Amino acid sequence: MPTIELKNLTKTYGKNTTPAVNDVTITIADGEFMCLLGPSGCGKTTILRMIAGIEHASSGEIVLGGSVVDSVNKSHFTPPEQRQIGLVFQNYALWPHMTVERNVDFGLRIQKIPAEERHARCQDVMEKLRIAEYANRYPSQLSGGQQQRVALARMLAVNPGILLLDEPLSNLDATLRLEMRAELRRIHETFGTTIVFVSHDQWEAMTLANTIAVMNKGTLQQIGTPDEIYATPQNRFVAEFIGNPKINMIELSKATNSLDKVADHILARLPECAHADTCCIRPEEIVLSDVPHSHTLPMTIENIMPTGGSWVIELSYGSSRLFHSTQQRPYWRVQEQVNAFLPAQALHFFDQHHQRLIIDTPQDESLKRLKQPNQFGSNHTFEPNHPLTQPVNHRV
Ligand SMILES: Nc1ncnc2c1ncn2[C@@H]1O[C@H](COP(=O)(O)OP(=O)(O)OP(=O)(O)O)[C@@H](O)[C@H]1O
Repeated sequence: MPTIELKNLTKTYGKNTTPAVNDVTITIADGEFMCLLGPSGCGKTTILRMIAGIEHASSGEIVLGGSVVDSVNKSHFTPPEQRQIGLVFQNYALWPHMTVERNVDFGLRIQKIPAEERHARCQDVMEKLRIAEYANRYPSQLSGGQQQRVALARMLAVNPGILLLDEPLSNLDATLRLEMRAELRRIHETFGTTIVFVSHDQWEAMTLANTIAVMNKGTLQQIGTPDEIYATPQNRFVAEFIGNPKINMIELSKATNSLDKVADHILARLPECAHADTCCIRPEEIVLSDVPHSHTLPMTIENIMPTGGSWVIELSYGSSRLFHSTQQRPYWRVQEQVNAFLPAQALHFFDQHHQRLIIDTPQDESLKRLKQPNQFGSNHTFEPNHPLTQPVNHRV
């Protein structure tokens, strides 16, 4: 299977002044499942279309399996049909007048594969995608998920080295989406195809891909495993885009004489972060306790929102707001006072250009002394080997 190399890839449409894709360099390894993730209009589809050869790059280069397929400098452009790529769009457009088998067969006929081989390949791929029993049905006689599997089978039958998927699950309902995600993972394992998947849904990207490339306004923000992207966001955009509920963002630069008591607290506690512009903490990293401590903030519970197996708690301190999330049923009530602890090792810092700052904050040894009530209301002391007393692998 070919490696995909995008080198300083830029695309500006027509007379637009802002490029849709701006100087993007990504290498997608053989057999990788990569997700291009970002908000609407950030250039994800444009990248996919350039890899497929449906769009020409304005500058930069695309190399597939070591061969240049698009380069303005080298005046070279390989047409889509010679790139061995399967492309599945949101609206997967099956031929309505053809049976499932004829739809799956379609690409093989164009390639003039002999009938016997065609039939064997169709059977094989239809069985793997569990649609063989519908071989003689028409698309209108199938469910959305079954139609989507036919669209994928049609692509996989021609054995493409690369499968490009542009939000292929967005037309499906929640149950089918879940089913199809599992299906895609299975396809990836069974066929070993290099997959590039476009999504604006972080949950989908985190659960499916080996690697995520986060995009914003045509530029690549960060590339890494789902864990890396979540645990060490390289800039403020990535920190805020990934995570549900959203990361708590604390403006340190505006803290002086401000009403932001959380920012004041962090600056007083950790003077080494004075040059940081912003600081943030994931909701699940905040520790709540009944017992105050020199490093805790007295906060009021404003809201408790159940989210099905977990809870989001809105906390206030003056005009400052923080969101905490927990999988333990909270026993506090709205308007009750709690003590919030923000472990230093769970804080992320960014400079005025919104880039990650590495600040060597002292470990929160004192956390060991913090008493934390359990869900039954009795207190216990944090053990030194409790995950929250260990350094979190957040630093790059
Ligand atoms: N054919 C075109 N002509 C002019 N501008 C275009 C064209 N196609 C896309 N664009 C612009 O390029 C930018 C990137 O579009 P693109 O479709 O790649 O984004 P996207 O991240 O895939 O968005 P979405 O998630 O909404 O599909 C957008 O501002 C879009 O308006």
